[in-house]
Amino acid sequence: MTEQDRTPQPDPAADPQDAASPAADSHAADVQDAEAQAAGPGRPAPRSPRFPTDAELMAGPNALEEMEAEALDEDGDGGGRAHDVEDGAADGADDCDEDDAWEPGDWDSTRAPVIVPAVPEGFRAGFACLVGRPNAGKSTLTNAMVGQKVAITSGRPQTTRHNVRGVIHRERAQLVLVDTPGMHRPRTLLGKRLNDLVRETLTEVDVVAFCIPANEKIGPGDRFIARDLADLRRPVVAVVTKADTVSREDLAKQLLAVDALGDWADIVPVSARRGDQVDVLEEVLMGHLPPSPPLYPTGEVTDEPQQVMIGELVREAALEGVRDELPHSLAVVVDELVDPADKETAGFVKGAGRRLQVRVSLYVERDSQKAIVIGRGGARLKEVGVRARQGIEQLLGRKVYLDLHVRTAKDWQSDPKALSKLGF
Ligand SMILES: Nc1nc2c(ncn2[C@@H]2O[C@H](COP(=O)(O)OP(=O)(O)OP(=O)(O)O)[C@@H](O)[C@H]2O)c(=O)[nH]1
Repeated sequence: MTEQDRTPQPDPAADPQDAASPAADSHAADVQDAEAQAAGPGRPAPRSPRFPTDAELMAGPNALEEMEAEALDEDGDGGGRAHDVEDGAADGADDCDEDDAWEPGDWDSTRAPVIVPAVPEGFRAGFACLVGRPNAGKSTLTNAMVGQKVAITSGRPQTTRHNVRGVIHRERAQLVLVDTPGMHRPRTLLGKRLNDLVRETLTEVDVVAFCIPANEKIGPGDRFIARDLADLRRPVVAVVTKADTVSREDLAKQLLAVDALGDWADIVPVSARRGDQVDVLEEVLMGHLPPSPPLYPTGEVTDEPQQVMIGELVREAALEGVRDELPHSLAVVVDELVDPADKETAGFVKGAGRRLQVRVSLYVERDSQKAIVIGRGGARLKEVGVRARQGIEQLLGRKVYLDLHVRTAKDWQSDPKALSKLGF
């Protein structure tokens, strides 16, 4: 809503006396006389004074506030001026003194400034969420569309554990992509919470992009999600991801299979890795957005807090090369960021020069997993640290000292208390 929408503006085309201006009001008694004369025989008598309705009060500047208290009681009726004047305008407006008649511009001094946002007409903005089973390529596609890394990715399923927003800014539209955790049959409380998060997100966006990999047969996991989407009253675009991994014939077969899976607004094959058709998908999704001014400031590509992104970069580095259950058991918490350049902490920080000191805890579910993450003589953890540090330095644009600790939080994926401590 613009200021203009909120501020009632006088309509220069309308009869000035239609408005309850203070100037007009001071002549209510004259107008009433005029009404009595103009009514004549056989014509309905003028309406008796009454308090103005809400609609009438809202039709001009705050009429009651502007009225002088004594003017209100001048003829003992305690109100009803707005309507008296209105009737007068219909039948005998000329009886008002010329000097006091409303003139366009009379309200200039009380009018709020009109702020017209610099948004082209027809601008569209809104939210699209990417859903699909784990490992379908949602985060990679989000990054490719935004043109910058906003979500971590890995070859391990269920890498994404919270909604990650990436913003695409175009001249005539702004698309906010919401990368969601992979939907799956949950085996833990964490899995259930992640599914619930996706379901809730589905109801809050303007359009849904359902990601199905080109190189995997449509299975129960996809059908499970398709069923959920069928009940959604929102356009759903089916996206066949990883198109670069299959031949043209196999891609055509997958497109047909996806078509048979549900009722889609569109079906778009893409390869995030090669950048194929990413612009087409962007256009299709933007076509489903409502007219709206931009929702995010120009240039902002994500609203992920820096601390969260740092933790995610450490988790991404730690996921590399680990197998079996370990990726699911891994959680990362950024405990502390200490800046030696900050006067408040400068005295307490030892070593590491002027580098930003980042302290991070990696949680696993069992002590045996701790040994795997640390590796022989700490070799693996060192590798994780080097890889994560590079990403963090790139993100922050400054040198970083990264301090990693591995801890055990027994069966945290199924423990409500541990889950909330870890931010789920
Ligand atoms: N060849 C190819 N591989 C891709 C493409 N998109 C994603 N991948 C790979 O597929 C794997 C899973 O990708 P992600 O983007 O992490 O998948 P996701 O759907 O976000 O996974 P979850 O976080 O488990 O929900 C990674 O190894 C990616 O490199 C693509 O267009 N082509």
